[in-house]
Amino acid sequence: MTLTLPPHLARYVVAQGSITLDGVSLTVADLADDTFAVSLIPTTLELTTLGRAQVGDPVNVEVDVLAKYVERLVAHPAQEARA
Ligand SMILES: Cc1nc2c(=O)[nH]c(=O)nc-2n(C[C@H](O)[C@H](O)[C@H](O)CO)c1C
Repeated sequence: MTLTLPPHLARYVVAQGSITLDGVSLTVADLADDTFAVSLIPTTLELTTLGRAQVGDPVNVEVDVLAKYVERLVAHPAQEARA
């Protein structure tokens, strides 16, 4: 399944990283400039709404929280703890 990658989320998505679509935890199988792909196994197709998704349907995308932790750590390097 190939989806459009929202530009504001692009920096959080990496090949073989984690992504959640409509609440389903998945692995990014392929990544291009403005698209990404996931491979859906039969169990996922059977047990989740992704098995009934049609071309053009909107999908809720949640990026890996680890990517956001890294972004925050880089933006705010170690500081002394304040009481
Ligand atoms: C990490 C992960 N990656 C994938 C994937 O890339 N493709 C896929 O079809 N299923 C994956 N799964 C398992 C799904 O999260 C799981 O099948 C559904 O949540 C249903 O339980 C998981 C857990």
